Amino acid sequence: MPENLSQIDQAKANAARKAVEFVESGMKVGLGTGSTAAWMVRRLGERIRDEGLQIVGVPTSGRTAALAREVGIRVITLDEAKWLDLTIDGADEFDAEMNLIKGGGGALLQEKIVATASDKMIVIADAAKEVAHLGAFPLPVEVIPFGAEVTRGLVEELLGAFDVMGRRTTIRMSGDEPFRTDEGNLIIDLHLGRIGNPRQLALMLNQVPGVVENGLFVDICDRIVIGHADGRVEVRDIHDLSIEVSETLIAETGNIFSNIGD
Ligand SMILES: O=C(CO)[C@H](O)[C@H](O)COP(=O)(O)O
Repeated sequence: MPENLSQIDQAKANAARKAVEFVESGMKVGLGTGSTAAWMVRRLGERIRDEGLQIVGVPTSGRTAALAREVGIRVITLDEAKWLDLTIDGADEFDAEMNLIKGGGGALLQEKIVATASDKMIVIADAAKEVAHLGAFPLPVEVIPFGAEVTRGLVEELLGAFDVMGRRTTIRMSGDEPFRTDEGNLIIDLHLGRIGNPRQLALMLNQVPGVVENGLFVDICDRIVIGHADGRVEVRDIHDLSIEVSETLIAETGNIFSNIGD
């Protein structure tokens, strides 16, 4: 690891290193996107080189695919893998119930598909990403380019019915051009400030025609590995949440897809 990293990069790298300890030979691994996920991909590369770890990886973006190949990970598509043992990915925000906002890097669609098609999702993050309520980070919503302004209007109308603090929306830009996802779609960022009910909002956003997916991950993450500025790394499991929360989660949804790959 380079020596003069900022505290935050050190925390991200430590979290990634710890999470990679949960990877075993023979696993099919979903590879997230972003700066924290890049540490994880590089660490997997080291284990392949130094320990002969044998895995295949399913990347969640073109950027991650390129890095994975560079460090020696055998890359396959999700359809070739069919189902994954584990996905490790970063997040923009997480709360005490392991709900997430993702998509700061614009890869939320592939990230949600890959994480949902995995037995387990481990999130790696620096401690600054933990929040009491999601929403300070703008919530990304991926929309198809056709009628994007109309879709945006419908999303704004929908927000009127929700317990959120702000309702401003912006189309994400890359220089002078709208940002394009790997799928050629656009991203609308929702500046909500505070999201009262992430589960409901996630479901309703996807009902708007033109919306492909939103960056709220609810009941998908199983474990969070948190890198702290003082060098500590904390591992939290969904099973360690209070009984009340665990029972609510299981009763309401569980992972309804979890048996597909069996
Ligand atoms: O969701 C993501 C990309 O779409 C990233 O995981 C998220 O933006 C966190 O990025 P970073 O690790 O660089 O802070």
